[in-house]
Amino acid sequence: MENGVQAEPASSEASPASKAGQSSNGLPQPRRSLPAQNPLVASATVVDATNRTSDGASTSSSSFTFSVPAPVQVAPKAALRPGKIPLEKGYSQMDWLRLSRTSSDLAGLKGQPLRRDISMEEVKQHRTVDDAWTVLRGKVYNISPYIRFHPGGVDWIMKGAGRDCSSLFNKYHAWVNADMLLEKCLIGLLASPAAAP
Ligand code: HEM
Repeated sequence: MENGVQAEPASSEASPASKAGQSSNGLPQPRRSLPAQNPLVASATVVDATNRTSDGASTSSSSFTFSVPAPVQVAPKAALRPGKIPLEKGYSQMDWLRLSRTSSDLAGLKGQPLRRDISMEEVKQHRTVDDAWTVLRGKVYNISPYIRFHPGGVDWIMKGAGRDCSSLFNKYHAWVNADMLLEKCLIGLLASPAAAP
């Protein structure tokens, strides 16, 4: 090789021939002065071959070895960040507004009046996608009908299922008008602590 750079994966073992300084075709091999022990580092040896003899043997002693960091596989930052996700067809915010305008009982009240006695114990019983309640600013909602419409995705809104999501809600989007969006999902009010058993 002329003026070549030989890079090798950090974990690869030199062949027995190259360990002895000879390749299988008998030509001298570049010197490996620094064994690559750190798996995150790839090493390479550069040989200055300007002084080669006619039989290909290098008479130069000007070779050096350097190390460069091997690329580290990191998930793109955007994948770890909360953000809006593409929703399934038919689950846009417009679709939700249409559904909630035309449905009378998304909360599942079945004609019963709004409740005022809901305990946190009861809310905790409803924490699956098909049966999810949440408390937001003292109001208890059945969010199951909304989950697939949530622009932040199912996983995020499910963090609020079966519990008071007010602080999470305010952390990510205090400006969202949940009173309007979830109007038809309202079950009632959380019982005041004094009224709780
Ligand atoms: C319970 C009722 C909830 C409603 C009605 C709701 C509604 C919304 C709406 C309308 C958006 C889009 C905001 C925009 O256009 O910028 C959104 C985005 C989002 N939501 Fe919610 N959400 C709820 C609960 C939650 C909870 C409990 C969490 C977190 C645990 C959450 C996390 C997020 C995130 C991370 C986004 C993406 C924000 C972004 O665009 O960067 N949401 N939600």
